[in-house]
Amino acid sequence: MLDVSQLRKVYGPDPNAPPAVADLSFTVAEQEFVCILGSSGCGKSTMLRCLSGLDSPTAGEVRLRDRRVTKPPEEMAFVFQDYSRSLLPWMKVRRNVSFPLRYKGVGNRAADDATEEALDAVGLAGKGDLYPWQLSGGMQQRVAIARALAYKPRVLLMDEPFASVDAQTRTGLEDLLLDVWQRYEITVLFVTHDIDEAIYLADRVLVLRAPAQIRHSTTVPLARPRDQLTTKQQPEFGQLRAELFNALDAQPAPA
Ligand SMILES: Nc1ncnc2c1ncn2[C@@H]1O[C@H](COP(=O)(O)OP(=O)(O)OP(=O)(O)O)[C@@H](O)[C@H]1O
Repeated sequence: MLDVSQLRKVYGPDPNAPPAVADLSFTVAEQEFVCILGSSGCGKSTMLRCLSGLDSPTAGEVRLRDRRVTKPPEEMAFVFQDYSRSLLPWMKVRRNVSFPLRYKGVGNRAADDATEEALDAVGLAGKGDLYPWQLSGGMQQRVAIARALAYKPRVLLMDEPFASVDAQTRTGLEDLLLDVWQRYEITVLFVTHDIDEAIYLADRVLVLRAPAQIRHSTTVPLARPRDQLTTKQQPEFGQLRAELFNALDAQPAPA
């Protein structure tokens, strides 16, 4: 459903400058959960911005359901790491979740229903009248996820969405995400620095090297539903951790 072909991104006016993304190709299937691992600065965020249509590639193309992506597609939503910058502090939680729906042209009644359903899905039913700053960091990130879900995307792009929350909140958000991914039947592309998180969530893990190119790809054979304790105790989990650690460790540090 998502086809990335020979994607290349060079920042600035000089096309011969070192690329942030170079000749990157991969595909993501309908309802697949793909995690992307890669060292800092290897071009993961640049890649996501090109995939989302927020930035344009220097060469190559991205196709979503066989249509070339040239601007943010309506069926795509994003969740970024820094919820404090993605939520609007002067809007109550309910408005924060619903305002993209108004832009999409969804009627008031349908937008209200979608907002309440999404808040409920992330365990924030009844919190709609609070402001983001009245919530904990993990709850704010759940508001950002609710906003993406209310939008009813076919594809969800996530850029280190749980990096700024504590470990316990993080595992809760991982399980929440797996639950809504299955319930809403969406396709997820999830960037993380955390090997265990990638294995726990994904159907497939891609390891990038700088400039963003696929260094390693592995399918995760672990059964679903996954469980934070038993899944991580399986021998296959440990084997995958070693395999991915080696794939990441073998990379030269970015210049
Ligand atoms: N707007 C920009 N203008 C110029 N160069 C940029 C810009 N954004 C990113 N870069 C450069 O592109 C390269 C890739 O950056 P990018 O943020 O995509 O990496 P990343 O893998 O997401 O990093 P991290 O894991 O640290 O968030 C880096 O060398 C970075 O300095």
